[in-house]
Amino acid sequence: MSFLLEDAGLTHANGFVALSGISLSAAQGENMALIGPSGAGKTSLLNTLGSSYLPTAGRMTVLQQTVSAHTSAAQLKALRSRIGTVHQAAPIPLRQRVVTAVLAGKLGQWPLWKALASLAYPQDIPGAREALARLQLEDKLFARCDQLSGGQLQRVGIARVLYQQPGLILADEPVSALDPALSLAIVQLLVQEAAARQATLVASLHAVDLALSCFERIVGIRDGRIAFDLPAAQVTQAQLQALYATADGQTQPLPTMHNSTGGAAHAAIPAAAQALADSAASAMICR
Ligand SMILES: Nc1ncnc2c1ncn2[C@@H]1O[C@H](COP(=O)(O)OP(=O)(O)OP(=O)(O)O)[C@@H](O)[C@H]1O
Repeated sequence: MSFLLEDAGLTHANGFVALSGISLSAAQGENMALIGPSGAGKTSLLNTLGSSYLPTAGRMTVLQQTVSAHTSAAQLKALRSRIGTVHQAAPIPLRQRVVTAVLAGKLGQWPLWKALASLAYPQDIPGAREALARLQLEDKLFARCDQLSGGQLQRVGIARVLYQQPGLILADEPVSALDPALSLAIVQLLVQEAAARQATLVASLHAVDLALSCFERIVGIRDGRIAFDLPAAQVTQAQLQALYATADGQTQPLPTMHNSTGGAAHAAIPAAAQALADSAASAMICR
């Protein structure tokens, strides 16, 4: 078992209930996409799994570590070093060199002397170069992060996780800054990387077609709850429409790779993209 949440909930300090009644588990090596409208709770769920937020209700075990308010700081630190997180906006100091940003993936695994030394002089340049090459960013190895585009910076964040080789990869809108072709290629890379190393992959995605195409399992989140949890091929158009319906029940176009703009996109869907989202057969294009 990679993780197990039992009736878990998350209430923020201001009293807002972001998650409730979440029961979800994954076997080691499974991949799943979290989909749902903006504000549904996808990031909250990823942050909880990553133990940045501790569940305020229910029980949670991640990589054999029980996580609760009683878990010690040392245990949480050790757990976090085994989890790789891809953020929507990579939390990378902009003045840092790309090579240092990638090597930071292993800071939590290296002894303190090596981690400190690597900040002054990169300790594994070949390793960083190899990770960047997989994202077509090899030429940026010694560039400063503030010289990169938003999409390139997002790929540096992914290279960091590839370099880290964690047992659990949590990706929060990992391709939000990328064009559709690159989005597909990068999500494909993450899925293949996870499969090759038997790592578990949980990714939140706005583009429903990308989620259905690339992931074995789809978890629909709405209003902080799980609306459905199904193999990709079993998700129906009706379930998707209900997931993204407005508060007064109006259906609207599904967000896809071609119209997704960070969650607020509901422009007309190109016919081909809608066909992808509609078709269970689309579940094979990524594999
Ligand atoms: N630190 C916080 N304090 C209070 N409320 C929060 C906090 N973080 C998130 N929320 C609220 O929790 C809800 C879920 O937010 P979350 O970021 O998990 O949604 P999401 O599904 O990831 O949205 P998006 O697709 O727009 O990124 C939102 O209503 C948000 O305003």
